[in-house]
Amino acid sequence: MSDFPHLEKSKPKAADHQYDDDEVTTLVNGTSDPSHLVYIPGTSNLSPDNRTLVEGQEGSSKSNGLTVRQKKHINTSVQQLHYNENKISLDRCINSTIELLYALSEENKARPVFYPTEIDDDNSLLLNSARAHLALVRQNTSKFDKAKIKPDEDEEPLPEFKVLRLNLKSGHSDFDVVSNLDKGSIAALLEKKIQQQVKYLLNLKDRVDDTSSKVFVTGDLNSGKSTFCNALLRRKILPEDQQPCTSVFCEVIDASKENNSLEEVHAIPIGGPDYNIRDESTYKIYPLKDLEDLVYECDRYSLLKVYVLDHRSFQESLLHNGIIDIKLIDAPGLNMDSYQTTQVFSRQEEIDLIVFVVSAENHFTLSAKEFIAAAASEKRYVFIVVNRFDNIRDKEKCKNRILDQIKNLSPDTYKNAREFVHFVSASDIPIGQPSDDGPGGGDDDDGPAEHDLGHPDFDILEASLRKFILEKRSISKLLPAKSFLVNILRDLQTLSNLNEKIYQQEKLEKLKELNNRVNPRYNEIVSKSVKIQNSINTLIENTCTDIYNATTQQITEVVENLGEKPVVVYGGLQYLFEYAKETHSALFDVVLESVTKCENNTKDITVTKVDEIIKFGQNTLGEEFLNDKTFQSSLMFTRKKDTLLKRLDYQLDIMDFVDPSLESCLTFLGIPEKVVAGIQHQITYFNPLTILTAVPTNAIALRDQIPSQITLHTLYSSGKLLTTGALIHKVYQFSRYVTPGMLKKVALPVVLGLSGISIYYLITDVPHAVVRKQARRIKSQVKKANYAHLNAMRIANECRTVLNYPCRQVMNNFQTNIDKRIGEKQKLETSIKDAELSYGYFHDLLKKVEYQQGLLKEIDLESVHEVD
Ligand SMILES: Nc1nc2c(ncn2[C@@H]2O[C@H](COP(=O)(O)OP(=O)(O)OP(=O)(O)O)[C@@H](O)[C@H]2O)c(=O)[nH]1
Repeated sequence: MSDFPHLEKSKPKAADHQYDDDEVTTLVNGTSDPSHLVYIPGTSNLSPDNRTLVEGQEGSSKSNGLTVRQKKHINTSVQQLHYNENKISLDRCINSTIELLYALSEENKARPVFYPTEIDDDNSLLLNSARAHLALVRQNTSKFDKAKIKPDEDEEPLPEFKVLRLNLKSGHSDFDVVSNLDKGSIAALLEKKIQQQVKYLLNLKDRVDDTSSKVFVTGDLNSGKSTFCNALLRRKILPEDQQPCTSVFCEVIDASKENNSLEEVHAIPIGGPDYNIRDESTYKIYPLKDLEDLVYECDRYSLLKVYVLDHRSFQESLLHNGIIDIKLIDAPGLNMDSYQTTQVFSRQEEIDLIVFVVSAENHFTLSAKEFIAAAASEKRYVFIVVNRFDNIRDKEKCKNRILDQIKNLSPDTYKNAREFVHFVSASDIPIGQPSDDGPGGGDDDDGPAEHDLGHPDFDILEASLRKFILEKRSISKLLPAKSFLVNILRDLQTLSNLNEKIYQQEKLEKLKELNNRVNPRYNEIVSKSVKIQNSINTLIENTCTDIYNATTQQITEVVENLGEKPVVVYGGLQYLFEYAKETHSALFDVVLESVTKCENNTKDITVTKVDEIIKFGQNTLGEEFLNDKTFQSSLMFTRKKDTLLKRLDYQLDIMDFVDPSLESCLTFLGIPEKVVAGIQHQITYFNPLTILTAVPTNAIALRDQIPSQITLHTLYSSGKLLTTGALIHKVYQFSRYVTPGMLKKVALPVVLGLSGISIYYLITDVPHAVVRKQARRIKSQVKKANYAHLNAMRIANECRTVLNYPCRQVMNNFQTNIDKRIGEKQKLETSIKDAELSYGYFHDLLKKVEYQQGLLKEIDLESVHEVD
């Protein structure tokens, strides 16, 4: 586009100044040398552009080898091309931006986007401000995160959000709601905002794509509105009459666009349903020729849709211009009846321009003045066409008078009179004839050009009209779209920049946290847990082993010593049976007591060990250790425990009462117990079996044993042996005095005496015999039943079972702690992954946004491209 000759940005101030200082002279001079005006976007002004369209020459003049008409065609084409290019670029940019917003929305759902909010250190809250990045961290992150970004004094302030601005303040007060909003809530607000912007962009797209535009032609009665419309169409479509004739609004539409190229009139009845071209019940169809009559039917029809074909080129045709579907509305002349309706009609949104036709002969009527003043106050664009100028003899005087009137009615229009006020003679424009069946009246592409050469005023008017509509659409439709895109892309750029930085930083911080804090803590607790588990297991096993050994030893000892003393008081022979039973039971009790004693010992030990185990947990986990259970040792060994003894059979027989033995015999004979015990030891020592087993099995063992055998004890025992030998020798000497006769005499009394003594001995020994016998039986049964081992096992097992509880408690605490660390670790790992993904996403988004910004920058809606 830069090849085009010039882009004239007008100088409105200079132009304004010109009119202000010497309005009349300038205008009069201006009309003698008509120049083109350039509409200045954004200012609603048009300024002189003497090098454009007609060069201030007659329409047939040539410049640079081009006729004015050729230049006009080229300029029109250039403008349309430019407009179309811009429109397509904007359309694409809107589509791309919508895609970016959809993607942002998805991202925001997956991982909440950081949105900057700023909270001042005090109470004042500044949202979306330049220091937003700092606030972002303060607001959206944890204390840990907050510490990581510090305000950088030298940093460029961030641009404020324009489109993606979130209203985070509460409606009725300055109460700080941001501090109450978490990341999720802000993300939800942002999501809502994104959706709103997508909707707005879709509307913008519709507006950019919308090509419909209406030019509303109104004016005084009989001022030549219909003639003017026909002149624009170069066809006699609308009826013209010296008498006021148009009483119904006529909308002239390009039939090729909307009515399958059928030229006809759709008359919309008053009070009928809304017009729908596809629903014939909403209108009545008439041929074009009937328009002559239909325009009078103001009682029947509210609007006549007049579909016509225009076969001229798009540079020539107004209806069929290649970009915008312009519709011409011919309104009834203004009078008391039609004024209100016309006012309402002219305010329709699609009406881009009002053309007010005033008769040069009559100037402005009261209704006209009122209408123009109202339009001016509403800042609607009004072209004033002073028609029937051919009838004016003193044209300058007429112009001055009319411009004077306009100056009072609408100063803005007066200031831009070159563009907005045109003095023409519509009836001078050569036109074809109305036709029912096709393009009868229209000239072909080159036709009108030849006839049209002598009407520069009308050419200027047409060019201004077309250009104004095109530029106005650029201003009203494309410019807002561009501005919006610029803003939203800048916001997206800000957001991407910010998020890219935040997530990159967050990833690094979290990685650091994972490696420096969380992972070591996790590894430490796992290794501690293993160590503690081993320690507790060892403690339990050692304790149980000790208990087993102690219990076995104690029960064995008790059983071994069983029967050494009477356990029940002997009440005499008459209670012998009861004595035997009670002894049996008492002996059992002795054994049981030893078991109970062992159990009690075990309870005490268990209490200590439970405390030790709990301390393992407390010492390692500290406050994190939860001990919600209290150990009660009284609950140990409460189950039915010792059924073993009861299973040992007990059958009393007569032999249980007789148990003669040397020891008891000696005791019976009155030898003190200590001596008996010594004798018993001697007997046991010289027991042949004992001696035999004591003899070393081989000579070497014997030799080795000799020194150790010769002890004081041996010497002492040898002495006693000699004493016993002497005793036997005495008995042998004594036996020499015993003769058979003597034996016969003493035999019977001796036998009787000995028997009596024996019986007496046996009877007195009964209580001891019972104890000894039963003790022996119980011992043998207990040994056979492995009683000590089984009880020791039972007690140790119960201790193990009990100690396993605190062990489990400690290990559960460790597991909870490990789980907590795992959770922390996983959360951090997920955050790192998310931060990585978010960083990638925003990095990518930033690139895409910047690419779109580049494209958008190339869309130039401000410049006017024309052939010089
Ligand atoms: N001399 C001359 N006569 C014109 C011109 N324009 C229109 N007329 C005549 O003025 C008369 C009225 O023209 P119309 O176009 O019907 O006027 P109108 O404003 O549409 O009339 P209503 O809509 O009925 O108010 C017709 O006889 C036209 O021939 C012009 O520029 N010069």
